[in-house]
Amino acid sequence: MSAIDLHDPTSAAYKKAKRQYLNSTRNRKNTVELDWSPFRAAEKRFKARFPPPDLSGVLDLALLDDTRTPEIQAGIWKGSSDLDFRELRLENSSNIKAYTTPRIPGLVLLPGFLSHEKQKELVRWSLADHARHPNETNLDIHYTLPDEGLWTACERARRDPCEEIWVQPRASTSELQTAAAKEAPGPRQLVNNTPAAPDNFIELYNSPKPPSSPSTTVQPTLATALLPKLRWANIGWYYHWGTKQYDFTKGKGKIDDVLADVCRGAVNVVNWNQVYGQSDTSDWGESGPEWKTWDKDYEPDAGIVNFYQTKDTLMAHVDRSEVCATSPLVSISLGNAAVFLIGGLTRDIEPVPILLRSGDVVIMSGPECRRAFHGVPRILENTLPDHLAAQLDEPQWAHFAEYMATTRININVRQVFPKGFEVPVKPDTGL
Ligand SMILES: O=C(O)CCC(=O)C(=O)O
Ligand SMILES: [Fe+2]
Repeated sequence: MSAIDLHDPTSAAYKKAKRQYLNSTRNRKNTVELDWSPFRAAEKRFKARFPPPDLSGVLDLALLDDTRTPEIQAGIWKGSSDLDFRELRLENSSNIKAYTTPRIPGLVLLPGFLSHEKQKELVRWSLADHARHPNETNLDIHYTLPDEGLWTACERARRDPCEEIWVQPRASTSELQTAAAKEAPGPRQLVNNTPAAPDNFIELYNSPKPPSSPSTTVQPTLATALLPKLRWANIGWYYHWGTKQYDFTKGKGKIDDVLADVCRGAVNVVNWNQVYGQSDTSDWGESGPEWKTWDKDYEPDAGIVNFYQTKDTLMAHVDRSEVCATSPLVSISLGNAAVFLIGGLTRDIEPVPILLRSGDVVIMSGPECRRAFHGVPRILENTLPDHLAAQLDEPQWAHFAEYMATTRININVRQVFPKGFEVPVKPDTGL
């Protein structure tokens, strides 16, 4: 059944899905919905498989760009450009456009910021170069991944099925036989954490961050069966998922130069005075904003690569583990499109839905936006643009194209420390 059928109320697929939907919701009490916060209600709306969500209230800035018409027409999902947004004037760039939306001060949208070639480069980097040792992925918690990286192992198996390998669970055989499962691999868990700040840094640094226990129920698994379960790979400073804090004792992973350049390029293309104008900046705290030096102060040092399959979602959350709250977060979308929701400081604020397509960059800056609840309730199936699909003249791309057909990659890049902040060598002895 294709997604197209589900948009046609006369099709057999639509009628069948409707029957299933009515059966499954027959006993649901209407009062359940009354308890949902506006953010939760929006998540539910966009998550729904039936009826397919209405995207007419979703901001889709690609509609303003004629060069993206084929990309939009190839997929069945389309938002609207008839919503509240403002274009920023950019000084040094001819074909890049930047937009803000008045509802979320500090949010800057750069649709189509990345060229087709750059998108491919970052897809290759995410899968082949980055999602492997020494960078942590969700799968490392439970499996001993091959040294060459899961992607390379799968690529060999794809060329020659005899080369397929089994990936072994990390828990020892005796543990596997005796213990019960504590944790399943995969989606990110919601944990309430203390917002990081320069004055509680020592406390956070010293708080215990026990390693996650490997699952004792996972079985040896074929590398190619494990690949769709890849959910995230860490960038830069190591993030500890159990406490939702960075584990500075592990040192700092390297930030890829190409990625850092893309992020700096996105931050520097924006005229920040225009974003904030004469607005009140008292909420920024001591460290910002310093308009004149903003571009020099921005230095990405951490992040995450998110890998979403079409049924995956990311629940409403706030990224507040970074000591530096004023430095912007730069978010890059690749592959299938998604509905991104961004609201305010609580879930009670109605979020703005934005359609993010491959090559779009989002900058979350300033106290209101940087600490705003946001999430991804929907990956829009069958929206892989043609330039990321298989190319006759580029056989090396075929494996990437196959994986990307059902995938969205988001590279979410942050700055943990404000410029000039000294990371103490032995924080437990005091500063
Ligand atoms: O996938 C996205 O667009 C957002 C990801 C995100 O919010 C995060 O990684 O914290
Ligand atoms: Fe986030």
